Parts: sequence; C-alpha cells; structure tokens
Amino acid sequence: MVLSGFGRGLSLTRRIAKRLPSEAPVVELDVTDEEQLAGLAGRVLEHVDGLDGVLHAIGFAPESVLGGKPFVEAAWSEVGTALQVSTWSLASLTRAALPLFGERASVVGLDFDASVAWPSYDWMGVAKAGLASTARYLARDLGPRGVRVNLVAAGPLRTMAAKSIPGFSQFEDVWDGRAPLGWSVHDTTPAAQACVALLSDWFPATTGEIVHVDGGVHAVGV
Ligand SMILES: NC(=O)c1ccc[n+]([C@@H]2O[C@H](COP(=O)([O-])OP(=O)(O)OC[C@H]3O[C@@H](n4cnc5c(N)ncnc54)[C@H](O)[C@@H]3O)[C@@H](O)[C@H]2O)c1
Repeated sequence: MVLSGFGRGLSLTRRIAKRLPSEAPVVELDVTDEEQLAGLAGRVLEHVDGLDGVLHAIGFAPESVLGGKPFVEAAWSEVGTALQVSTWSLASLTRAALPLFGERASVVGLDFDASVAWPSYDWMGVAKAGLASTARYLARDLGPRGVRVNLVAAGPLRTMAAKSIPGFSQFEDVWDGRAPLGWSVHDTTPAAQACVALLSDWFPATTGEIVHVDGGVHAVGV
C-alpha cells in the first residue's frame, strides 16, 4: 500500500502511515499540480512494483461555495477549484495510475448522495453529481482494460473536511431520524469496509456503480 498526502495534511498522513501494522510509504500528491500527477507513477514505483487499485478520497471546496454566500452568487474561480479537486481529479488520478495497473484493477471513489439539494453542501453537491458521472464514463472507457470504477456514497462522517461544511449538524439530524439501520457520524468503518470490498476481487463484474453506505437513508422517504 502506498499513501498519498497533500499540503499541510502531508505530515498527518506520514504520522498515520507509521501507525499501520506495517508502515506504508507516503508520496506527495496535489491533484491541481500537473507535474506531480505526471510524475506519480514513477514515484509510486520507487516503493512497489505496481498497483491493484486506487482509492480516491479527495474533496475540497472553498468556504464561499459551501453555503458561504447564496448558491447563485458563486464565482467560477471558486466553483472551478471545487470541481478540479473533487471531480476532475477522479479522472486525472486514474490516468496517472493507469501505467501501474496490471490486467485487472479497481478504482474506488468516495461520494455523497447528490440526487437532491442539501443545506450548505451547494457546489460540493454539484461536484459530487459530476463525480458520479465521471465514474460512469471512466467505467465505460476503462472496462475493456480490466479497470473497474465504482463509488461508495457514505452517510455523513465527522472528518476534517466535514468540519468545514457549515450546518453539518443538519445532516446528522436527517440521518438520526431516517436511517433504518441507524448511523454514527463517528464510525468510519462501514464506509472503509465497502471501499476495501470494492477494491478486492469480490466485485469482479461490478463497474460504474454507486454503493450506498448510509444506513439505508437513500432508500426511504421521511
Ligand atoms: N465526511 C463526510 O461526511 C463524507 C461523506 C461522504 C463522502 N465523503 C467524501 O470522502 C472523501 C474524503 O473526505 P473526508 O470527509 O474523509 O475528509 P478529509 O479532510 O479527511 O479528506 C479530504 C482529503 O482531500 C485531500 N485533498 C484536498 N485537496 C487536495 C488536493 N489538491 N490534492 C490532493 N488531495 C487533496 C486532503 O488532503 C484530504 O486528505 C471526500 O471525497 C469527501 O467528499 C465525505
């Protein structure tokens, strides 16, 4: 396993890498940096012979497009950043990793249900809708090369990124009231397990899919 980290989070990723049962190498990757993307395969090959898959757990949107101002007033420069980092990067990261894949590989991305408009989620919701579409096009084009591309649509989890979403507690209220299986915003294990399952050989005929790991909220009305 090779981990990637970015900016100020890089040192945190390095600390976490040391705590794993066997320490994982960490490479720097800023998905807005074309040079880093182009050099990614070479830097990964310094540590491993190739990859069986990639987990895309990357998202960012400037505060102003996360409920900071009215949705309709968002500036393209900020929307563009959200889309570049959160949506386009699924394609750019997959492209960068392609030379590392063997006959079969699995790409998994983390999604949040974008079928409705949520409070504050705003342009990140648009980015996630685009992420789902990007995953389907990648699945179409890369299937013949043996690459599966799937998303895990997780319920709300109290991560670093979640802290930057104003009104995040409103998501918690929705999940508290509606999840048939119940939901804990502190328990990242169900989403992680789904990612591992999709990365494994246990979904050999599944691609372009969105697996909901949300306690069942997507399936019920009120
Ligand atoms: N937290 C939730 O409630 C929730 C729910 C569903 C889906 N997700 C998704 O899970 C994924 C991971 O988010 P998280 O909630 O674990 O938060 P997080 O803050 O732990 O992860 C976001 C990651 O994106 C990385 N990142 C940001 N800009 C980058 C860039 N330019 N280049 C490379 N990496 C960059 C950060 O380094 C960070 O590791 C995101 O796609 C997020 O949308 C989160």
